[in-house]
Amino acid sequence: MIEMIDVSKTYSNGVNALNNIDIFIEKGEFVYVVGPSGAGKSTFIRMIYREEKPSQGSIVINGADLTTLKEKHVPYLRRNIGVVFQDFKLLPKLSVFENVAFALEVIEEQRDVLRKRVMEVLDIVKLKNKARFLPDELSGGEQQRVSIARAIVNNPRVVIADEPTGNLDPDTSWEIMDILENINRRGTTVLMATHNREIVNTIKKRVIAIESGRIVRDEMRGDYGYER
Ligand SMILES: Nc1ncnc2c1ncn2[C@@H]1O[C@H](COP(=O)(O)OP(=O)(O)OP(=O)(O)O)[C@@H](O)[C@H]1O
Repeated sequence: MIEMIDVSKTYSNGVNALNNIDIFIEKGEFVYVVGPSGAGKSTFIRMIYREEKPSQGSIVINGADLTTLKEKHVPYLRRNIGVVFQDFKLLPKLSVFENVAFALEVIEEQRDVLRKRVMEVLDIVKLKNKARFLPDELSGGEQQRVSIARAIVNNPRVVIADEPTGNLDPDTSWEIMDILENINRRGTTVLMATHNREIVNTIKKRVIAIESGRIVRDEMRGDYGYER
């Protein structure tokens, strides 16, 4: 499902962000990516949705080899990967409904099909009643829930979240985790980079720890493992 073989990444400024990464993530897994600031977590995540290309090695996602994937096929890859960011990245002038609908790639562009699917995912994130609101009329947690709705609207096989609770208070962070777990229970693979020790130590999942661009630990039901 997600496989990296001997992957390294050196940025054009010479920074060596990842070294010789080998990883295999099965369909339906929930994986935390942890590690100190600057360890390479975001680089690892960005390579999966092809925001960055590896300098060496191969990456296979849902059967597609990203090293040989043609540019024109990147949109197909992205349709199967939903991405959630720490800072939400919503379009400020569009309503909640429109933010989600904007991401929906419908083949039959019937308005009622589109509306039904958008309302379905807004129901999953418990925001049906705020479909007409603008992002700045929502709390941080609600904005993050819109961004999760946007990430899952195309029914992706993988959801990647880079510090999804980074800007949220503890209670709201647990709500976001409930939603990500719910999405995972429906069969979607979830990969989440996080600095949230309490969440990792409470909701036990596979933990991949990265330090100085290398995987130093990969444990099922692992711990966060770093001191504050
Ligand atoms: N676009 C870029 N160009 C050059 N260097 C970069 C780029 N993005 C990240 N880096 C460098 O690569 C290294 C790994 O950064 P990365 O953002 O992957 O770490 P991280 O583990 O996600 O950190 P944090 O927890 O602070 O978000 C760092 O030294 C960083 O400065």
